[in-house]
Amino acid sequence: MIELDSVGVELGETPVLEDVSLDVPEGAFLALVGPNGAGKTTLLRTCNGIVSPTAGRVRVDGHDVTSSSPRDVGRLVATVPQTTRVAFEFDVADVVAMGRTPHRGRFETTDADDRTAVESALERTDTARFADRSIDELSGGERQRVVLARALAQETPVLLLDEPTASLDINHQVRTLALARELATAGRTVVAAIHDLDLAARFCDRVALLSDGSVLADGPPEAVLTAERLESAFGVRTAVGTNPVTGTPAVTPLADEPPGRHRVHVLGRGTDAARTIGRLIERGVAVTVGVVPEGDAASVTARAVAREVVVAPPFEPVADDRVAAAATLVDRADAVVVAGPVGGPNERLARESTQTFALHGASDPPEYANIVTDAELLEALGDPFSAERTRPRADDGGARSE
Ligand SMILES: Nc1ncnc2c1ncn2[C@@H]1O[C@H](COP(=O)(O)OP(=O)(O)OP(=O)(O)O)[C@@H](O)[C@H]1O
Repeated sequence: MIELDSVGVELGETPVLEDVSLDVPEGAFLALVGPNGAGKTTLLRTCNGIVSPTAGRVRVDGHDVTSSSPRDVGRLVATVPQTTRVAFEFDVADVVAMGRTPHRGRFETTDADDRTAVESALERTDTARFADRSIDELSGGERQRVVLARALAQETPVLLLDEPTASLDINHQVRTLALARELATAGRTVVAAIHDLDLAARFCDRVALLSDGSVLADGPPEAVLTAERLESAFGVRTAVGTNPVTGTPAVTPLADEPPGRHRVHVLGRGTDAARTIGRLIERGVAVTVGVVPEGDAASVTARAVAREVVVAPPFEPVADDRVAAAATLVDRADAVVVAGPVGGPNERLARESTQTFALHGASDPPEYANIVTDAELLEALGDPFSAERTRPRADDGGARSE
């Protein structure tokens, strides 16, 4: 297990980690996520004793790594660094065998345990077929797997991985993280710095979000990877949904909203409306939505990507305040697009709007809507920077440049 207690690190007088406390027990697979420069690599280097903390304490299986010998740390912690260049031309099998060094006395030769550990590590990382080749001849991704094999051969209770999937193809990304997960399940402690948030959420049982050298959040992936936290750490808006296959969080970073952007209000519900919202977002339109029933496909999509959404409980009359909130959004929009079934107050709002469109391909568009392609819609809305907008809008209080 790893215990970090109020750890602070300064590198060249620059504070890089500040008051970091983390407990990673046996059998846990923790992902370290966060923007470039957040301190993930430094945190891993603190766990393996390469970097000494200027404050606090780091213990691995109860040992203070800062005061332990490199050989003792080598029996406790194996690391796969971000850069996997090996200084000399070695055969792959020799590189992997280097992982056994902390287990051997200075003048001891390899024994059966060493050979078994090396063979197993080569197998598990799908590198056995390179065993006799020089490490220099391998591709970046192949070399990365060899360095993982070296760490596995080390047979330590703790495994630290710095961007273990960075240069791997999708097959080996999944295999590597599944292997790390398997090792954790078998009782090892695994910590990996990972940029791919979806993979982190899929394979790790815990995520620690680092920002500016501090832990912003630490917990199960679905609790940590929220749009608010991600925006605060990475400075980018994201849509956080659920991966339909794995059921784990799926994060989509969204482009910055340019000033003067078109704004469209979507009325309707169901998958038709959800798809329309997606199409408009793809076109760079700022979308508002509602009234949509809670739990409907359109409300789920809208919550993930729309600028504002008005929801109401399903199967009951829509309350007046909900209708009024949606009417305000319609007023602020350049146009209304209807998609999917539109009835009750939504139909009233759609009919009252001076510009009501349906996108080409929508099923059963109402007769009062102009059917247009995505491109025709944008053309109809006109130049967003022009004073001659197609439709006067109520003041939206936003930072629009008109
Ligand atoms: N030797 C050093 N001297 C001074 N500052 C350093 C040193 N090494 C790293 N830093 C700084 O410490 C901060 C954290 O770096 P670190 O490599 O830990 O970040 P990271 O989260 O792993 O980033 P990335 O995602 O880009 O790999 C950065 O601002 C970096 O510039």
